[in-house]
Amino acid sequence: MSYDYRLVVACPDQVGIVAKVSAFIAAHSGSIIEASQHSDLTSESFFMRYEVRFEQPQSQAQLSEAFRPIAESFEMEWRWQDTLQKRRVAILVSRQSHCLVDLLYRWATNELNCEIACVIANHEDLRSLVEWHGLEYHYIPVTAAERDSAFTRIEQIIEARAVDTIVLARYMQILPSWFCERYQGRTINIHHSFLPSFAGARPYHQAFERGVKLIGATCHYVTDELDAGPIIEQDIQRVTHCHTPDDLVRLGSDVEKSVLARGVRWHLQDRILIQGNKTVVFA
Ligand SMILES: Nc1nc2c(c(=O)[nH]1)N[C@@H](CN(C=O)c1ccc(C(=O)N[C@@H](CCC(=O)O)C(=O)O)cc1)CN2
Repeated sequence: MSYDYRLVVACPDQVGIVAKVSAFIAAHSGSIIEASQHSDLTSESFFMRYEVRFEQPQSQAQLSEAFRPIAESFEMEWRWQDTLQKRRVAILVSRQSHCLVDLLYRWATNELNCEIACVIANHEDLRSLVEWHGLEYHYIPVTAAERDSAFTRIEQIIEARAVDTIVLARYMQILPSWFCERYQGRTINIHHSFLPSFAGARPYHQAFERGVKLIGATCHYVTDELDAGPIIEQDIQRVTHCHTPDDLVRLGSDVEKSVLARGVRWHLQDRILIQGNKTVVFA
């Protein structure tokens, strides 16, 4: 039972949605304390995110059952989410530590309102850092020949720890298609380029060879197609002819950290709605 819920809605656009939803909330003694909505005129789709405080504690099941007739009448994809229920996050890493360290700091200082269920890595390099934070560290090496068995082990850990969100913090292994499908819309990656430029491995070296004047980072949901999933957040950093590849790596790491942190925070707050291979972000 909770007083505070988020309502997230996506449906075909039509007259009367806001009126019906707000009347439902008022009839259940709720106050809308944050309201976001978007009508996509091209696809004729409607997106909504309300934060609601009820005068009496509600159960998610009862609230959902009462709302279901309205949802069905508008062909909604929808969810009432208990605002106080923390998401359970697994972070996947390889050898690069900067994004992991940044996420752990933001978690430890309560900026990221979640539980970190565990860290899963394909190298042992970051074990001491993770265990210093009192967190579980699972070393699961991945080879091309045994990729499926390695990710089956990862899946077992994720299910055993009731993980609902997976964050790839510079995890340098390609996830098998069955894994992407199973955790679609719940697996977030930080790619160290301004996609769609320089997808794949070693983007900073690709950027150096191309002589770009801007580098960047992209936070996106993971799909089977490499670095092509729905983009959540991006940012850039100006560079010049004076910068070496190592300079680009250094300058880019600051952008990666901030872009990933915003993407993860918005996901944890149910601020992201996926529309095909794009997102609507109520930041
Ligand atoms: N199915 C997906 N898997 C991953 C995605 C994705 O979008 N879909 N994003 C990548 C992240 N990534 C760049 O951001 C990336 C990681 C790894 C590789 C790669 O070629 N890896 C090699 C092994 C490299 C090594 O062992 O050091 C491989 O997996 O064979 C390219 C891009 C995360 N995974």
